[in-house]
Amino acid sequence: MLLRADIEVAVPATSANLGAGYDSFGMALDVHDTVRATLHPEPVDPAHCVSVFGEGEDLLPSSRDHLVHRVTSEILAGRGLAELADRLSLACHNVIPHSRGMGSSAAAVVAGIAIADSLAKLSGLEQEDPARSLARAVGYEGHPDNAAPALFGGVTLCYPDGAGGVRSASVPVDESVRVVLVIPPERLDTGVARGLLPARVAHAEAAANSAVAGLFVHAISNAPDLLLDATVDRLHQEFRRPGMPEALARVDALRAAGLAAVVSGAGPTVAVLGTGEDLVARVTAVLGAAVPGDTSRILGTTVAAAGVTTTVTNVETRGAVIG
Ligand SMILES: Nc1ncnc2c1ncn2[C@@H]1O[C@H](COP(=O)(O)OP(=O)(O)O)[C@@H](O)[C@H]1O
Ligand SMILES: N[C@@H](CCOP(=O)(O)O)C(=O)O
Repeated sequence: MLLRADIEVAVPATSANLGAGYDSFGMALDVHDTVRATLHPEPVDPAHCVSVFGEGEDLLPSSRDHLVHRVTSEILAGRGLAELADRLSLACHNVIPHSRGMGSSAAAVVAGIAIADSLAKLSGLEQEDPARSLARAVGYEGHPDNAAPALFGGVTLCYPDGAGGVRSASVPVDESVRVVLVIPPERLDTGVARGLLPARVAHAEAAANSAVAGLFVHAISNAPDLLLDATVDRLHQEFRRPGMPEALARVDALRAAGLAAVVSGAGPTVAVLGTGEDLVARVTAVLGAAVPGDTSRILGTTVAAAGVTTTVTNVETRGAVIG
């Protein structure tokens, strides 16, 4: 019987859509939330089994209602290991801002999946395959374009499997590509931003969008100089302008200056894709001139090659320490 274990997971923030890849393209970023899960020998207090530090510490529940605990518990129960969830406490160190379009909810779901998978493996069950993990994540989070890069890292492209599910493929990334995030203080709930989208778009717009989406795969992999042309979206950003006019004003100003700026996920963070050591300085200069008094945080980062990582220590099984 598994008595004790410490499991640490680190999950990247993600930027979904990336311009023309609405609900399909996503990118893992070098900004990570970490969760330390401790399996105790005895049940823990279900009302106080989660500690949160950083983002959301005043708002998120400390009970088993916390998203990470809930996902872990439900998966464990489904795999016949509900008893482990009763003995699990979590310490969440959150860096990814919430409701800013950086995939915080997907990161929480993926953390829960990774913890459950690790506990199942320590209990002698098979580790789930990546496609199953993606299906689980999409079941909770709904957005494959955040879930896939959080699980697998890099740049991913999600597509329907023809049977109501989704598959993902990884896209190589040119090593010179950098990312600058412009993170405003205001939040926008993803559900609200989705509510602004129309039920239909014109065929010609959809056709142009597919052409640009195809170009994006080439640009991010081999030709970063084409990223400005390769990030023209026709499916979501403009429709969402009323919900985040300041974010779209930043996109407009940056694009007018030749920078490949897009709304990150459902916004209101703006992601700028480009190359060069001076990318942060260029973004700062454009926004300083175009949007005086802007209090957004400007963060330079890179594409995270890895998705969620898991480290297991202090495992004790029937009194024997095995790792
Ligand atoms: N690390 C976390 N732990 C628990 N819940 C989280 C965490 N991150 C996000 N959430 C939940 O997800 C909500 C944000 O989801 P959403 O509006 O989709 O924004 P995002 O674009 O950041 O994913 C938060 O208000 C919170 O309820
Ligand atoms: N494709 C989704 C992505 C939502 O990402 P989030 O990080 O804002 O939750 C959408 O654009 O609605």
